[in-house]
Amino acid sequence: MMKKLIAGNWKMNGSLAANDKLLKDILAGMGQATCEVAVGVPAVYLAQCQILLAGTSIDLASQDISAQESGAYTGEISGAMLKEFGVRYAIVGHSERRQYHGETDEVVACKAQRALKCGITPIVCVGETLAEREAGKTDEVVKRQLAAVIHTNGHCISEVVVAYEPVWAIGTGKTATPEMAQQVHAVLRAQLKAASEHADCIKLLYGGSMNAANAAQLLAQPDIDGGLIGGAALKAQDFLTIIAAAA
Ligand SMILES: O=C(CO)COP(=O)(O)O
Repeated sequence: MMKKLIAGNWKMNGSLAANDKLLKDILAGMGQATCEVAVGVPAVYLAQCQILLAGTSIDLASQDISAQESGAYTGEISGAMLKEFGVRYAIVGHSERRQYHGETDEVVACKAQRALKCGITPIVCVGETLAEREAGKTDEVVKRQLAAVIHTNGHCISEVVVAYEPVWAIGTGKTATPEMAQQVHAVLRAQLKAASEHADCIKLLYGGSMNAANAAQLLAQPDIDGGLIGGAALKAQDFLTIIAAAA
């Protein structure tokens, strides 16, 4: 059976002192985790976290990656640069980037492609807004978002991780029920199956108010292969409880 992946997304949180404490507390409490674990840290802290995580079983993730290779793109960070800091995963297409930075499905697909070219596994986020869910458009929206990534990446699609993050569940305390999440994950799995014979090996994460109390039920669903965790990833004990639930 494929190992689950529990990935924290710290978003724009942390400080040198807070990161140091958080990672040391997680490492001290983790023991031999039987799932894969990663933390997505702000870019300025990659160097710090690379040192703290060296030789441990926690992988480093970036929260974004440039779609460009190099050059005159002020403020952007390339895949090659991320690689130098030991980044294994890059979160791409998070709804906050789509919403606040105007990232389109095509841009997200190009970022995923750039990550793969650099040997970084993209964690591609998809998810519907509340209005889209209420309009009965959930499947249509997530399929459109994923289709762009499949179209651009061809057979390499088997190397991505997909995260279903309903926008209305992010940071709101409103989690999708395990059944609701599973339903969308099954739709995504079917779409991936049509594109790749390796679809059963593609990790599908759930994200959106996953926490210590609800993780076990969500992670028990057949098509939920892990979690992308925001708020609860900032508290060592909560994150450790989620990691234990994924064992
Ligand atoms: O956006 C998320 C992870 O990428 C989820 O955030 P919360 O866990 O804080 O809802």
